[in-house]
Amino acid sequence: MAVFTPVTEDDARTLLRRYQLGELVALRGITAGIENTNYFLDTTRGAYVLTLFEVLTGEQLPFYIELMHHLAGRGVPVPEPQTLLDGTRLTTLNGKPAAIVTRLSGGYEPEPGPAHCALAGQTLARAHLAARDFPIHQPNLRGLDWWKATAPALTPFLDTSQGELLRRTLDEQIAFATAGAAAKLPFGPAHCDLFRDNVLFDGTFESPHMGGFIDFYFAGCDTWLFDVAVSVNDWCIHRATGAFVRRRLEAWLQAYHAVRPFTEEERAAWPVMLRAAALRFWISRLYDFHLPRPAQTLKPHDPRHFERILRLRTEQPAPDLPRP
Ligand SMILES: Nc1ncnc2c1ncn2[C@@H]1O[C@H](COP(=O)(O)OP(=O)(O)OP(=O)(O)O)[C@@H](O)[C@H]1O
Ligand SMILES: N[C@@H](CCO)C(=O)O
Repeated sequence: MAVFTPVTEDDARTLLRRYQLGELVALRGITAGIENTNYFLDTTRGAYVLTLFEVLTGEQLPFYIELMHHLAGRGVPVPEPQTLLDGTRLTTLNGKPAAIVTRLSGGYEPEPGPAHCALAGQTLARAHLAARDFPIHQPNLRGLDWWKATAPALTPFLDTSQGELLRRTLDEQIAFATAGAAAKLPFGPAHCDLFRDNVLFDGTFESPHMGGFIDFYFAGCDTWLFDVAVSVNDWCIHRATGAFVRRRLEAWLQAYHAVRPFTEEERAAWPVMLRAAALRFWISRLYDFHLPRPAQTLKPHDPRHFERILRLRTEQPAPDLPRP
């Protein structure tokens, strides 16, 4: 369960004195998630989520918290970080950096249909555009530099074919990043982890409403196309095989394109970017599986899922991005 650092009701009462959020009503640990400690925190003023950051540092966190603040202020549905009496939006609790954000309504959809995909795509495009003037720059900390630094530690755990796939894909990404085409792609703050479990929906299955995006703690400045590729590699696939489900993929991409049209450069980069997005999660899952951090007691995600997706994105032609 994702409570690495316990918080008592007394801790929460003391914490709430630093905010104007009323009195504690209820505090409940959240079992989902593998990165942070999360609690549902109900007060006399509203419903919130308390997060204690287990890995991210005080230097890295303002990017995520202020990005959510920026997006919420522009009407993008994301948790809104709450401001302390001292005017900041980050504090510490039990030795960990901590923040309180609004609790969004709804739940995630494990088997999304085209309507869910369209809402997710449309909202991601709105988020990209809304973040264009966000003033803080922080790279995607799980980007190419991290892949390069992490790959050598993984090779002892890979067989020959896996090692070859990792090396070949990484070489392709390094060549792409240095060739200059990457610099022409639209770029800015990106979520970088917009899997289906990070989007909440209200309404019914047939007629869903967007609740909002959560879990911005892998966000960073990156190409918007990478963000799209990460998303569709999760939203628009048959889970068992990783193959795209056409109706979902078309709904997702068309809805994004209707808000923020894809460029010619993005069309050309799409196959490489789908592989980049698969590689990113293959590497992080291999890392968590074989080299878990000491306090991590959770079942890690299956790395073979993203190995399958990467092989498919390497062997099969990529579906086209929508045209104007
Ligand atoms: N602002 C929010 N509003 C509503 N529910 C939330 C909110 N933040 C988190 N949750 C709930 O808590 C769960 C865990 O949160 P989150 O995904 O941010 O955790 P994490 O440890 O960072 O996870 P991950 O493993 O996805 O990186 C979510 O699946 C969701 O149910
Ligand atoms: N979305 C990531 C987990 C980190 O949020 C994965 O499925 O590997």
